[in-house]
Amino acid sequence: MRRTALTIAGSDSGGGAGIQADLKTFQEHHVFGMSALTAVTAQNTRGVQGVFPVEVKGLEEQLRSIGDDMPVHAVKTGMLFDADRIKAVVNAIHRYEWSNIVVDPVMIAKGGDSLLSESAHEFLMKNLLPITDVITPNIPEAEVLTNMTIHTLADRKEAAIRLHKAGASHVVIKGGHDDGAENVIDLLYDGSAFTYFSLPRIQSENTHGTGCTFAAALASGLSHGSSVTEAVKKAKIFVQMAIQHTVPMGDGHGPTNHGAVRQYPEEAISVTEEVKIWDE
Ligand SMILES: Nc1ncnc2c1ncn2[C@@H]1O[C@H](COP(=O)(O)OP(=O)(O)OP(=O)(O)O)[C@@H](O)[C@H]1O
Ligand SMILES: Cc1ncc(CO)c(N)n1
Repeated sequence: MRRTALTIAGSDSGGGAGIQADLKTFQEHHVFGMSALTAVTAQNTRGVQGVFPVEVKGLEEQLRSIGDDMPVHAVKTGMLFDADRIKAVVNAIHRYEWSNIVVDPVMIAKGGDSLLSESAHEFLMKNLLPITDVITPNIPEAEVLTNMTIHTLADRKEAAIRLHKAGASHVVIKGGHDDGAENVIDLLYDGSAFTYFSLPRIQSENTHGTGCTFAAALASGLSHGSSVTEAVKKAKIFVQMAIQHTVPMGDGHGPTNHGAVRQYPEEAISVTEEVKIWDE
């Protein structure tokens, strides 16, 4: 059967992040993509000009339409907007017994605009985390969710332990915000071992939507039946290639190139050889 994945996220009119990034990424992984919108954003490379939530009933109906009729092999959540919409998502996951749940706890867009109300943080921790297979916060998101500051890799390990204790089976704390570091290291914790995935940092302004792209690539891997470790590795390579071959556009943070692995297959092989992975 054709593998499928569902993104539950916001729309980015600029096409670099949100459901647009997710669907492009699913397609590149030969996964049939479906979507349930939580909100519409008016957005471009300069920032977010407006946020228009989809009414809760509208989100519930989208989830019902999909769940009643179509197979879902993986779910990726992005911008969830508030606690009411998270509740609709949690109910659907329970109702349809969906598995391979990847939660990208999107809070703030690159330009600083809020994509999740503050009052929803606790609800997410209490209700969504316990049914999450992989949560993929960036460093600021991990700080908010764990109520700690993160400077070092040891801090990141502590944050990962806290998020695992709160219920997520696997935690990936991404290193994109670890500015200045020569390599970008993503840290995976499965409750017993820490695995590090490292690739050289690419100096680029065009990193809009890297987090969405990473989580959607990871969900695609799980949809195909890969282990979490294998799916994280492939997602890291996919994003590296997407940033490397970004198509500059707009005045601000431009989008990445979701087709880069397909367009430059030989380079993808050498990036695969370049990834440094170690356990602790
Ligand atoms: N400059 C970079 N060079 C190489 N890899 C990067 C770079 N920036 C981010 N990444 C990779 O991209 C993925 C997303 O990381 P990041 O920490 O930027 O997420 P994010 O902040 O959630 O992204 P966004 O909010 O822009 O969608 C990770 O796998 C990270 O390793
Ligand atoms: C809709 C949407 N989701 C997620 C992000 C985070 O990159 C964004 N900028 N916009």
